[in-house]
Amino acid sequence: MSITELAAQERTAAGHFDFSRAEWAALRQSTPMTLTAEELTDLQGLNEALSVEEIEEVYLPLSRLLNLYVVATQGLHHVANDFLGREPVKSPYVIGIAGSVAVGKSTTARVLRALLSRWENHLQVALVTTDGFLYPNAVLRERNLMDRKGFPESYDVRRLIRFLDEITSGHSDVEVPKYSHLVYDVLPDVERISTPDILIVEGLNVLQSWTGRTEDAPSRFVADFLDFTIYLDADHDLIRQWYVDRFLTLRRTAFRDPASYFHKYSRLSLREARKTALDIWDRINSPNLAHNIAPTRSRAHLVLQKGPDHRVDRVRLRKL
Ligand SMILES: Nc1ncnc2c1ncn2[C@@H]1O[C@H](COP(=O)(O)OP(=O)(O)O)[C@@H](O)[C@H]1O
Ligand SMILES: CC(C)(COP(=O)(O)O)[C@@H](O)C(=O)NCCC(=O)O
Repeated sequence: MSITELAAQERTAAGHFDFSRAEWAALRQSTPMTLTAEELTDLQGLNEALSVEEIEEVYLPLSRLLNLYVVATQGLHHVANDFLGREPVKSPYVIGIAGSVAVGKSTTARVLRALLSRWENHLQVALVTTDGFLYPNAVLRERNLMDRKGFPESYDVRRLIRFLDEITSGHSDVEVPKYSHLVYDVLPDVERISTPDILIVEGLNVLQSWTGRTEDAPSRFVADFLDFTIYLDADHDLIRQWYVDRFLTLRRTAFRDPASYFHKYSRLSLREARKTALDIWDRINSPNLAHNIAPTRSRAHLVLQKGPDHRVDRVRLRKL
């Protein structure tokens, strides 16, 4: 056995495959995909900092793997229904994306939605973010939780589980609450969706089993409804930097809107704005990452490990 083979065997021994970026990117080669240059540019439009190389080397192989899993799972449902002699009920393949605030969950979710819906089987992909299931600010204030937004106890987990139960049972017009980062609160209006082929659920808490409040404890966990889970990981100092960078961008853009909850921050000097962002990070998002989010990483089927500039440099895939 060659040294490379031995090293590869050792890396897979712990119940998962561990790929370098080059190894992961090579998985795409065996099954080439046809995306036009125009489609690639379109995808890049989702986030101008996202490189075409990143889409090709990381997200295309991932969408290929997910597409195979979706098709195989649909096949399993089909044979199970045949066995039971039941009419098939449409049920989505549910993908969960977890990770810290500012690690890139929304961007990854949007890229995957775009890629998965481009496969030749024309899958219909819906995207739901768990921030809509946060308690409204009025409730958070009453419970003294305004500085705990994103912590387990700040979410109405029962409502999230009810939503997942309905959508995976094939109900139509299922209510999805919406969160606005502009007003920093849950909106009074809801969106309604009907069973898609794939549902992507993105949020800090999708791999958590603890609600933080005994009285809110549901009898099922969010993870019970997820077919495949992805954890986005990076060095915590890098994530803090991405949080601050996003805050500084928002200070020049969205915070300028007088309707923005953070409008007052648009008038801060660069130095003051940086200080404010670091303060929010240190008081709220960093402890939440350390205590409630990072410990859920080992539950994920796939971990994307990012380095500087959001470049994925390692991929860990759990063996089936
Ligand atoms: N793959 C990527 N390449 C470049 N920039 C990215 C990438 N993913 C996220 N970002 C940037 O990082 C910041 C956080 O990303 P976002 O998707 O909003 O994170 P989250 O949903 O986890 O809070 C944003 O400024 C976003 O533009
Ligand atoms: C709404 C959130 C809990 C969830 O963030 P997401 O990762 O879904 O963008 C987070 O953006 C947040 O508001 N955290 C509280 C501290 C802060 O204002 O950053």
